[in-house]
Amino acid sequence: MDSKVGNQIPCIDFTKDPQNLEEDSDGWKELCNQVREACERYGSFQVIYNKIPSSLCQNVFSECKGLFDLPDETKQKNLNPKPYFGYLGKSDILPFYEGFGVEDAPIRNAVQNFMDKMWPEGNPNFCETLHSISTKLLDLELIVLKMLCDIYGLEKHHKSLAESFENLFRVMKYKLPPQSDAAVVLGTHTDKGSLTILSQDEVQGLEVLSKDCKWLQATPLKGAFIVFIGESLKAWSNGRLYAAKHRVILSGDKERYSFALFASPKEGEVVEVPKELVDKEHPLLYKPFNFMDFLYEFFNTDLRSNENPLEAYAGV
Ligand SMILES: O=C(O)CCC(=O)C(=O)O
Ligand SMILES: [Fe+2]
Repeated sequence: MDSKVGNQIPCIDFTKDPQNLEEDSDGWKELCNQVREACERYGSFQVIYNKIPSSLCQNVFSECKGLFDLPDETKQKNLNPKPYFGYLGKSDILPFYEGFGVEDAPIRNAVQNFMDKMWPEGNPNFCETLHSISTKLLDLELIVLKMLCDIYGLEKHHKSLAESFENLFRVMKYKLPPQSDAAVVLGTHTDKGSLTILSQDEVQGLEVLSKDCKWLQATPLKGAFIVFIGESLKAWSNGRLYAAKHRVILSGDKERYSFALFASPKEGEVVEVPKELVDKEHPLLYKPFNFMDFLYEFFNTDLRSNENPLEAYAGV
């Protein structure tokens, strides 16, 4: 079944029947099939999911807006040597983008430390909201990961795979470029980590490139989150999963906000294809590689301009 409609990325409804999220129910198997098709063909999908209330997402957007108004020297306290993990703003490469990163945000202390740097006088509402959304996004991430493991008969890998990830919360703001009908405010890229779970406000702009090179829309839907497969999970799946290129274009008169939980292999973790996913029909496509080394190589060398950085870096 193809759940893609027109020029939209596929949309999968996790809320039709609460039993569908019970593993081994018929509904679970049907959802697994839909997730498989979406992730193998499009590398992304929208998921309707009601265990994260829209009111919480609204609170995240309103609590986070204050971050962007902080003085520059405060924002700089969120710098991080790991590329794209910390504050990024006023960059020549991304002039209309600003974003903050909170590593390990599902752990309360990590959010507290971030808050102490941004608001030394305290901001308990922010702390509570950010911790709450991060744990709930993590729950959704783990459901999707469980489905992907089940699909390939790798149920027993779910726990260790999940434990090999770290979870980075990011909140992003896209400013309107001056005098422009439509401008790319975040350039075409693939996510380099494992799984991304993203929430966008009501401003349209996220586009996903299909395998036949058409730009599909990810139109904001109430109660929906966007899932992206990253390059590292593509490698883990021995190329079965697809890491889709995507970008953000702004065309109206409103700035845009989004936030996401980015799961990626922890520092020191090696991405390796499980032996169950290699056979005569599926020869090994990727050598084991250290994720952080790949990330630094990507951002610090001309690997960045390679059309297929994963293949160039780790291809057999
Ligand atoms: O803001 C968005 O909608 C997309 C963000 C994104 O693709 C990223 O940060 O990797
Ligand atoms: Fe992305």
